[in-house]
Amino acid sequence: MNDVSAASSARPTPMMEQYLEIKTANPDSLLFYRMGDFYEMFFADAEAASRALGIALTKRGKHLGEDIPMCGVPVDRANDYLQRLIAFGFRVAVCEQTEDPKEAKKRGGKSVVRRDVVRLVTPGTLTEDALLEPRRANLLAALVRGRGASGGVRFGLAHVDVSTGAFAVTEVAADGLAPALARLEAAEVLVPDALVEELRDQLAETRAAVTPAPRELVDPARAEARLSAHFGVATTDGFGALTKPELAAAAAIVGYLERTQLASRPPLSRPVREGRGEIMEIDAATRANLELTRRLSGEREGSLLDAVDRCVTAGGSRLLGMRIAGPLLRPEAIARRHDAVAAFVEAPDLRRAVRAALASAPDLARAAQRVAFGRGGPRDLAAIRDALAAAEGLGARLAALAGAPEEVTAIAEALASADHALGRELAATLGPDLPLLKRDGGFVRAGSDAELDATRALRDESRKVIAQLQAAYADATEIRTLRIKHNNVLGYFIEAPQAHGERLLKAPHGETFVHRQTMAGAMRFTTTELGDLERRIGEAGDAALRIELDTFEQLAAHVTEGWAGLRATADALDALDVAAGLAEVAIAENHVRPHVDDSLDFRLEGARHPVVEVALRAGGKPFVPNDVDLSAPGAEGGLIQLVTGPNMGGKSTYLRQAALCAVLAQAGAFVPAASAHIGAVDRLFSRVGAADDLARGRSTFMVEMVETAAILNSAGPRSLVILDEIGRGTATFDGLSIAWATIEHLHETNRCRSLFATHFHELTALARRLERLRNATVRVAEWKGEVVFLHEVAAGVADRSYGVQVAKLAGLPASVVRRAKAVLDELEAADRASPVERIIDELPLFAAARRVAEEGPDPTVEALDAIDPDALTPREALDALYRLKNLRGQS
Ligand SMILES: Nc1ncnc2c1ncn2[C@@H]1O[C@H](COP(=O)(O)OP(=O)(O)OP(=O)(O)O)[C@@H](O)[C@H]1O
Repeated sequence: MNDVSAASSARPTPMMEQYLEIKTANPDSLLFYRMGDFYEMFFADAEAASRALGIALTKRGKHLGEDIPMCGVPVDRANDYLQRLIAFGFRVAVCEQTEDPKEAKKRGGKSVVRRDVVRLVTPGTLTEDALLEPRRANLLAALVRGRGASGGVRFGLAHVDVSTGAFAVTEVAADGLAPALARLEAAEVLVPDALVEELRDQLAETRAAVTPAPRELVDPARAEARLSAHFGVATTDGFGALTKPELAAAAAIVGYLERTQLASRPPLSRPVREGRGEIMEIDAATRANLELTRRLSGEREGSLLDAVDRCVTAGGSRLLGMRIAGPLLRPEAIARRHDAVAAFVEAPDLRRAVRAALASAPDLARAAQRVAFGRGGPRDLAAIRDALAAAEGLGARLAALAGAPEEVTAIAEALASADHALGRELAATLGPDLPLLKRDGGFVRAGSDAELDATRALRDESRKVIAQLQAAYADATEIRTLRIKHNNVLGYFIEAPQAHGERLLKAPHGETFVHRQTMAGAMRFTTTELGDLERRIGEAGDAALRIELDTFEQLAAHVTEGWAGLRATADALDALDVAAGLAEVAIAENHVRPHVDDSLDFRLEGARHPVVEVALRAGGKPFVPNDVDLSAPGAEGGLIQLVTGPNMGGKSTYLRQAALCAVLAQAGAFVPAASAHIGAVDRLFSRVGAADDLARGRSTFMVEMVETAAILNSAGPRSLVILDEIGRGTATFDGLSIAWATIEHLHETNRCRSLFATHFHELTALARRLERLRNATVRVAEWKGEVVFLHEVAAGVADRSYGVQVAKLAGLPASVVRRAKAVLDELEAADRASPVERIIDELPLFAAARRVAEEGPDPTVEALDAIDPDALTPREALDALYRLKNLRGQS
């Protein structure tokens, strides 16, 4: 902000001086500067905020001879404005008055009230419900680069949901960073200053706001001390064996929260270590293409998550979202989740009862977090009370269950050991009608505190006395319309119509009634008696509020003490909601329990697309189920299914449903199929549909090639690859050649289970050469010259694409359709002398790929790739050089 720096030589008012000083210390944030009932913004902040929020820009005083632009938002509506500013990508520093203005006055007439920034509001540090989506976790992530045990580059990646306190860390290799970030969908990522430029591409794939972190924040040397201090432990050994990059990333989060949440610290769980290699790797493009947790257009509705989310609590939906975003790999862990879902599928009464009880449990995790964070209100306490009551009932119900599976038993135990004493204390203390803010009072139940009851009686008594006084004055003055009223300026006052009021100024009333104000048509007075009464009412009211606030603090202290236990209860409620919700959707949508193991099988019978099926049903149309079998016939690798068929036949749907079934199965859900056997997929890749990325200067075809390159370079034997119409974005022969070479590479090098849809019918000839390639086609029927899509996938080859028929269906002018048909006939006649048949027989099979597959990668190149020159000491660099020379000598 230039105005601020230029201001240092000027002589601003003392208040402006204070503002400029605070603003200079927070240059990256809009400064919400508290003045009375408003947060005011000045200079460039005011201009930016007024534009973003559509609020009036005004002026206040002058600075360097120029008007100071200003705009403000009322404190009680600040959350609405904050939410919009954060969505626009701003950070906001909230600056409060830290003393009573009366104190400032005591220091002298010109003294400015002390103010300080109490909190930096950033996308990753929100806790208020008004600022958050209830059913989506709001993560702050931090990454730190380091080296793993074997010397290669590793990234420590930590993430926390400040709104619940859930804190986790993991470590990923350099090529795992982008998929890991894509999985987290963090709202904000802390990235070391020095890496922001280098990681630009990986970071661009996340939707997160990138916050550059200074070196001091990500310094591994300070990590241990910072974490130990935060958690009040002597060493972090108790957190499990965290690696250096993991420690550094976790410490960066803690350090950042200390910097941004100045007035209070959010409680955090100890960082849980997410097992490396335990989560299916899915890159950002694949997530977006498959619309796992949101549509390409951004909304949740219409995504896979939305289709299977029958959770009745926000916490359950958040957990399900994380599970869909990060499916598991280990069959035993997956089976545990399936067992829990199965338990609720098999017990409909229990499922209904559990879901009904959960529906009355509010968002325990977020409410407890706000209270422990010092940002809670009476309604948060009530949420904790209600959630604990639900937990108690559910715990008892589940404990009575005989032969429950492991996950359900663990949930039952967690619920049984919930803090029921706290629940009862809250129930006994909180009243029925709760204000949003504790300062409004009235939330402590009558009868729970004798002193409070007595003080309230006094206050209410005084109110009765006011009514009596009004009657007495009306009698004495014979003014029937005399009233005792109250406003914030005068406090209590007596009001009489103008005509009668004049009488009160004179004897005999003039002695009693002291004139205060003359209004249009009315006069206002006070009396000594009324003044005394007012003081008594005020004192009783203040005293009652003080007692209520003390009670609140006491309850909040109990919540803080029991925070870890409340989190465990919340986790159990979430897991229960997910299991019962998935059972509900399994019954309603006819999903089946999949069998997931360590094989390389992939066999779905009667599989459906969970989103398209629901959409078709809404239009009264049935979905045609199809089988998929990509199981590896031997140790050589998985099958490639090459799907041809007409436009609109259902190829994309078929490809996607296979991928979605794998995601659902490994996330722990049942799948939309008649039966499913899936050898755990470790990486899922899809290149589906076309989208250009003009913001990053990539054309549609370029995006397609970049994504295909990523797949061919990284898919391994356990991967599942979905490729839809590769090569369609360029000239026919270029496209066909690329698709051809891609299939050969998948077959010979990646050897993974793959589905490949194409309109290049020439490719089907490859089945003669590639033993693990199978042709399949989506069937159509022709009826009275019209094409009828059967949506059935069967072994075989499509003879044509019916593109012209689909164009006709789409309403292309008849003349264009006729002409297209004529051109097509010509082209097809010319194509009969197609060179493809000859190529199939004569072109040597993808020789390079085969060699690499047989020999394995070059060890020298691998060793070279593992070296990170910036992270080596001179001594290590020399050693590395010798190692490379050695390897070269061996090869
Ligand atoms: N199994 C099915 N059962 C019923 N309807 C289906 C099925 N599969 C697809 N459809 C319907 O057909 C439409 C087109 O499907 P899809 O986009 O998968 O076709 P496509 O073969 O990939 O087409 P194109 O080659 O033009 O991209 C879908 O929107 C859906 O309404």
